[in-house]
Amino acid sequence: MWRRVTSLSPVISTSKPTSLDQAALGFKIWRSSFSTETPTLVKDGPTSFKERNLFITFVLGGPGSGKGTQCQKIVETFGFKHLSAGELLRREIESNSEQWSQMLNTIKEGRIVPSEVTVKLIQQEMESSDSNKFLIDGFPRTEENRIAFEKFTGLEPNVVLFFDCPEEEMVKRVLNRNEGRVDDNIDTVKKRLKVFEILNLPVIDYYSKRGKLHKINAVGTEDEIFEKVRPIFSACAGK
Ligand SMILES: Nc1ncnc2c1ncn2[C@@H]1O[C@H](COP(=O)(O)OP(=O)(O)O)[C@@H](O)[C@H]1O
Ligand SMILES: O=c1ccn([C@@H]2O[C@H](COP(=O)(O)OP(=O)(O)O)[C@@H](O)[C@H]2O)c(=O)[nH]1
Ligand SMILES: [Mg+2]
Repeated sequence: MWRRVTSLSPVISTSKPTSLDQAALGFKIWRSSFSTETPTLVKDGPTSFKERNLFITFVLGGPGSGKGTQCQKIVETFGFKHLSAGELLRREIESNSEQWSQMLNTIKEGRIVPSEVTVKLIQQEMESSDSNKFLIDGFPRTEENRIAFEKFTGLEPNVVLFFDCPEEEMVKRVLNRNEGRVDDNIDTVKKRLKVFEILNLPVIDYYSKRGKLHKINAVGTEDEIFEKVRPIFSACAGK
């Protein structure tokens, strides 16, 4: 629906907008001005998530387990929109948003930012994207995150990936990451691993019990690991 309205916009934008065009620009009733079919009410603002028939994948795993790396391969191969919750938060911090100092300290301590902050950022990205397939990377990190996402978006994930990696391998990768992050140091990564174990594993357990979890051994080369990821989405693509 939303795409069809915008596909009409060249017609609207080339002629001097009449009151009917104004209404169409408001995306209230648009079809009656162009065809005899019954008018379709198009809601103001983005089509609701429910009507967009989205495909949601959560990508979970400890710090350095390879979530971002594998997300890039999934994007290149299957065309998802990649939303890294951590990247969205870092972008907010760089933009000096009013909560930035609070969030910066939370991240420096390896703790989890309040759910409504993260869910709002993810929701905004989904609303403004014309993709219907999302890889939500590094979220939800807690049961509270999970519940907040479902409450605010009305959505549940179709697939949950869990990259299972030994702690010593995760520490090694994070310390070699060289992205200049405030939380990629030995003290913070130890805290993040503790947070992962206490708060994120229950989320992984929740989705495992609901048959949505794909646990992938995250040791090996990036390509070897992706070859274990590929069949998951090839199967979905066929649907
Ligand atoms: N299979 C792998 N083997 C070795 N290093 C890896 C592998 N996958 C990712 N890395 C590297 O480890 C670091 C963490 O990977 P990343 O994808 O950022 O993990 P996460 O998003 O889970 O923290 C990056 O420097 C990345 O290049
Ligand atoms: O939903 C989220 C995702 C990330 N973070 C914070 O952002 C940091 C970095 O997250 P990211 O996923 O980028 O780290 P990675 O696992 O990729 O190293 C985490 O340690 C948390 O402090 C958060 O609070 N909520
Ligand atoms: Mg990451």
